[in-house]
Amino acid sequence: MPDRHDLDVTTENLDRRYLRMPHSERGMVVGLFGGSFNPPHQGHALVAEIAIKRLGLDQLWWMVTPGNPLKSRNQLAPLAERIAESERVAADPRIKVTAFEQALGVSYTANTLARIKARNSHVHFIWIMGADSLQTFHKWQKWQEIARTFPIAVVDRPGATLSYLSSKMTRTFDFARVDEDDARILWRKPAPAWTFIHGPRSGLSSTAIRNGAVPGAVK
Ligand SMILES: Nc1ncnc2c1ncn2[C@@H]1O[C@H](COP(=O)(O)OP(=O)(O)OP(=O)(O)O)[C@@H](O)[C@H]1O
Ligand SMILES: O=C(O)c1ccc[n+]([C@@H]2O[C@H](COP(=O)([O-])O)[C@@H](O)[C@H]2O)c1
Repeated sequence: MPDRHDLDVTTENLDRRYLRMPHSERGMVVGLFGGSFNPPHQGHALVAEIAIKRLGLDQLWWMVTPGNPLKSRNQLAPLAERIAESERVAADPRIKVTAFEQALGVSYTANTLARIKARNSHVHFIWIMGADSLQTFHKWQKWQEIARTFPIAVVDRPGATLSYLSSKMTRTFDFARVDEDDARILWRKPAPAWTFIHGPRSGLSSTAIRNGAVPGAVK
């Protein structure tokens, strides 16, 4: 069932292959990294690389959203542009840049995840997000259902390092925390299960790039 948030997004100039859900093989461990990527930057690439390495991912789906349901679309670049820039930033062949949420007509993550699970019953998925997203995760539609269905990996971000102490999600699912030393076996843990991964960090943000505050960044 489509949800109402994606109706006005144009797919003009968007290669059709980005509208299909990526292919994965039975038994694979696949990270799901959703974002506005408006624009994508090296901070996103760093999160993807950390996730691939620390979680032992076979693939990472870099899911360019038609539009975050909680964000205004005033400054949102066209999907085709965010996809093309994502391809430039995401160099690792295990990363699959996709916009299949647009084709499915969904933008709430709970809906996206239900569709992914229904089509890939023999694949192990992990939801990946930066530590700032953890702070507002409890505002997402059906957030508890998401946490009870998918393991979650949170990657540290400057300014949000302590989010795991204070967020509603981590307080609710305190009992389900997995030590980051065991991140590689997170996929085996029945949800709820989440881990917080520390490592190299990037202070980049799309907002700073859009505001022209990052020297050398195109925008
Ligand atoms: N520098 C970063 N370090 C860690 N995680 C990040 C970083 N930048 C973005 N993320 C994470 O990547 C995902 C997509 O983020 P998004 O596309 O909104 O980028 P952003 O830089 O936060 O954008 P904006 O400034 O427009 O809010 C989110 O889970 C976010 O937490
Ligand atoms: O489902 C929701 O209610 C929801 C609310 C806010 C954000 N999300 C998802 O979170 C991901 C990160 O969004 P963003 O804009 O912070 O890059 C992206 O996949 C969004 O669709 C999802």
